[in-house]
Amino acid sequence: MSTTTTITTPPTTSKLELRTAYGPVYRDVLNTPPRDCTAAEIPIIDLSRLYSEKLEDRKALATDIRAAAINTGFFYIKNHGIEKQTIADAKKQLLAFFKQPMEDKMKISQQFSKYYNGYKGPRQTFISPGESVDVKESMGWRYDPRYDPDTKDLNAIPEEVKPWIRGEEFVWEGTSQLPGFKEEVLRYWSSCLTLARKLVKIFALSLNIPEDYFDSRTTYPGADGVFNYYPVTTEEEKENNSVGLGSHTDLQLFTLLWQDMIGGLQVLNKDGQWIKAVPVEGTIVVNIGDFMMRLCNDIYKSTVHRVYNRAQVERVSMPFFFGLNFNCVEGVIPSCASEKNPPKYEAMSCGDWCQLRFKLENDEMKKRLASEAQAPSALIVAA
Ligand SMILES: O=C(O)CCC(=O)C(=O)O
Ligand SMILES: [Fe+2]
Repeated sequence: MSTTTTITTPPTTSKLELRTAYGPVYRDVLNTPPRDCTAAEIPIIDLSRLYSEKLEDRKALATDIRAAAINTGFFYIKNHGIEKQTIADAKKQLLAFFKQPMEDKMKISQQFSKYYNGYKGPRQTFISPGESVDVKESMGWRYDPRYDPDTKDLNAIPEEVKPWIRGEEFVWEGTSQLPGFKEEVLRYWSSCLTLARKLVKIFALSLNIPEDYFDSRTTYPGADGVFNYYPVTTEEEKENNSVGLGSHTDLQLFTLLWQDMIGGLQVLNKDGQWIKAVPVEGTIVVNIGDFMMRLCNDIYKSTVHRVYNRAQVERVSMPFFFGLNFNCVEGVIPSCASEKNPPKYEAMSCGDWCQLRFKLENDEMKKRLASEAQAPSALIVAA
């Protein structure tokens, strides 16, 4: 009689380098191909309870959100309250914008912006140092109290907030050729803002702090709208394993990410396995950002994600990044620290935090473009 022993070798891993404001950090990633997520990894959470009068309903929702935020840091929300039509109109405007000739898109080029508003062309960003440049195009607009749906007396904006207001009008001026653009895009943005202000209360409950803890901290919040356009990947880009958007974490408290039904979003789970956040009709993806992770002393995860469009068609997404008032200096929330788990982070303003990384990404891209520009002449010298 013979016996056979099966030797199973554990899957190998690679190091993934991530760019952070404090220098590079590394994550171990399994060299196994991405697979679809399970319902336990990225759950679908019903937000109807967000609108309930009963505190216990809102607390039950907070419990579900806490579990998801601790586990993968990603979840889908359904019954979120943003009208289908509002989303459809925004998507229509997104396509109208990106389908314009390049010279029209360049009217709102980010190079005209003081604060990272406007259009960035394909292969003009480079979010992940170990991956390709980002193939996507994007256009973004930032918080402007004039468009905030919560009634505001513009004359009452506190002096310390003013330098942190990041909205710039050239984005709307340079898109005025597109009928309904400003109105429909801002309708979508304001719906996201209203939803985010409700959701942040549930996050407060989930952290065992008063439900209104973030209210005064989100009166002039980080509220960045972005449209992403991922063209069909060319054969050459496929061979080079080009990413639509490289591996990164988001910066603020959380992101409301509407994605179309094409697929391509991948999330790095706890085990270092890439999982696909498969599109679910009628839902919005929510993911935790770095600033939330800081406030929570790492209890909640700001999870690494990236996008590969390998479909035969274009893909689009509309993230909305929500954070505290940019002037708001905030350290670890006391309920998230203890003697056993002392605060890991210094207090810092959400604005400084974002600024540091935006600048870093921009500088790295400039360096890369400069070295690419030098390469041919270097070759000639060598010849
Ligand atoms: O397009 C997506 O699904 C993700 C976009 C994203 O992660 C981002 O813009 O930060
Ligand atoms: Fe992201």
